[in-house]
Amino acid sequence: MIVLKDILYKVTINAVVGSTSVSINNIHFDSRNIKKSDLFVAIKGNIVDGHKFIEVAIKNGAIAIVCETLPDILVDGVTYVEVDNSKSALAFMASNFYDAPSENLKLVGVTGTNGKTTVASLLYQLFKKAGYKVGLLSTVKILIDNKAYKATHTTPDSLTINRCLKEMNDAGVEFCFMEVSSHGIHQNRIEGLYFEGGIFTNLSHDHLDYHNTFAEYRDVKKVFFDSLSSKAFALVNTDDKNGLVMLQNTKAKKYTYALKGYADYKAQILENQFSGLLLKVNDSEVWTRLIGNFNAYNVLAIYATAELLGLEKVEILRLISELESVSGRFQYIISDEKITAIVDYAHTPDALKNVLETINSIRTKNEALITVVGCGGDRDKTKRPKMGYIASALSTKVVFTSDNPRSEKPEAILEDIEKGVEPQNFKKTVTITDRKQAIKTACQMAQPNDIILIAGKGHETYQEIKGERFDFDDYKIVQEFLKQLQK
Ligand SMILES: CC(=O)N[C@H]1[C@@H](OP(=O)(O)OP(=O)(O)OC[C@H]2O[C@@H](n3ccc(=O)[nH]c3=O)[C@H](O)[C@@H]2O)O[C@H](CO)[C@@H](O)[C@@H]1O[C@H](C)C(=O)N[C@@H](C)C(=O)N[C@H](CCC(=O)O)C(=O)O
Ligand SMILES: Nc1ncnc2c1ncn2[C@@H]1O[C@H](COP(=O)(O)OP(=O)(O)OP(=O)(O)O)[C@@H](O)[C@H]1O
Ligand SMILES: N[C@H](CCC[C@H](N)C(=O)O)C(=O)O
Ligand SMILES: [Mg+2]
Repeated sequence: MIVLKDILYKVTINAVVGSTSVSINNIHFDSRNIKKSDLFVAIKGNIVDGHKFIEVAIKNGAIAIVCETLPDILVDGVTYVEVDNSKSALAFMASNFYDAPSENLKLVGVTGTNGKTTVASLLYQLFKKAGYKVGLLSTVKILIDNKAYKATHTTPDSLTINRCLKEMNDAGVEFCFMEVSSHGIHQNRIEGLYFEGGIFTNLSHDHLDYHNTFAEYRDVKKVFFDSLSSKAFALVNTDDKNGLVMLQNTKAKKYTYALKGYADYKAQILENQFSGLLLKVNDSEVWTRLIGNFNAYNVLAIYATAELLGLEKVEILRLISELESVSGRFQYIISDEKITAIVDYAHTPDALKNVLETINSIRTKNEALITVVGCGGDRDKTKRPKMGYIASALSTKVVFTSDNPRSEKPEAILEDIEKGVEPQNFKKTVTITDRKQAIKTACQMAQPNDIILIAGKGHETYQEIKGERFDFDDYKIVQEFLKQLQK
């Protein structure tokens, strides 16, 4: 139990009705989770207004309510706290409730359109290998040192973040790497956290359904850097034109990394093969099993971060050479017939382009590239023709198929994708709505030495159709079909 007034520290309060000396058992922002003596935070959501559930929350046992507008009828014995912004209040209260856990470890946030999971997960791996207890909050999973939890979001809600960080404190975790999504920043999920550093990977087209314009999307990302403290570091990729924009108003110590332009941390690709990359990082050579130009950026960001967090250069280089690829990120298998299948989470135009260009830079002319790709439903529709254009322009053959259609009609999503295909590429493409059939067809099309890319779902182990999640794992499915072909 904790007293209400003790968790209101840093919350901007407009009015209080009732006593702030009441004891609170737990905090929830969903009335369905409220139990006796809990605090309910009413949030104006994207779909419904949480203020509608204040009455239900009280029926379920809420002893206090934090809201932006006081209800007309106030219930005796319940304390009401009116705040400016419920989401922001929730974030501060969550941190107070769990004893400011971000201040008891070194928390580093990774933001950008692509590469967040890769960079955060590889930093987790590297620091584990260096002998530390480490935490990870990522799209793929949440790790409290060795203990794994399922992830539901890239950046969880502020209560979940602080609860996980508290568990990390209790487990003696020293470093935590977390993905910071634009939704996370915009919905105040990371407010009130103390970050030791922030990393910016890149910015390209995504989520324009949510953020309306690219400028708005960029400015939301920038808020993360604007909020860093003067003791923190801000590390940005300056080959991306928005890298320096992120640094414009930050108080943090500024560091840059780049492959092309001048920067504090520089890398050069010496060799780029299917077996990995040979890089020159500042003045030292390092070999990594990670594949593709874009991973040179990720490795460089990792190198710089590890150095900024105090690891020795020689040790960092040694550990980088031991890193293993992240689940569903350029994960590949080669069949006995020498067909290579790559499963990758490229679900944005830029990521798809990067992955296809990487494969094209490695394969020979005789090796065909067959791409299986789709786009998620209930997400940015303007991505669709762009991805259709890119897939068909950069592959030998393409099978368009469903990603997670969610509530949308799969055929309608596929029509949007097909609109981006240029006439000269029509004959390269075929559309098969059922993803399993699409993968099977790609396997049947493939000749020895060909490459199949299955893009968009990476590590995901489900497919969401009409609100229902079915078991689905691209990697397992392609592995199975390749095995069947051998028989
Ligand atoms: C669009 C979006 O981001 N929505 C998030 C948001 O939900 P919302 O605003 O829609 O909530 P709502 O349904 O309108 O409900 C409003 C409030 O009423 C409450 N409620 C509702 C019903 C009820 O009976 N009682 C009750 O109290 C809800 O708990 C909520 O507090 O706040 C919720 C709680 O934190 C999130 O779970 C939810 O994520 C949804 C599920 C989601 O799909 N989000 C995706 C888009 C997302 O966040 N993605 C990014 C990654 C993007 C990327 O970079 O690739 C991520 O960080 O994961
Ligand atoms: N630095 C990078 N630049 C561009 N593309 C990248 C980079 N790193 C990874 N990618 C591509 O983007 C895909 C997604 O990578 P990753 O999962 O690391 O990104 P993310 O930012 O975590 O994505 P999400 O927003 O879905 O969480 C990869 O599968 C790869 O195709
Ligand atoms: N974090 C991204 C992941 C997209 C992955 C793709 N498989 C899809 O379902 O659209 C999102 O929620 O938009
Ligand atoms: Mg991610």
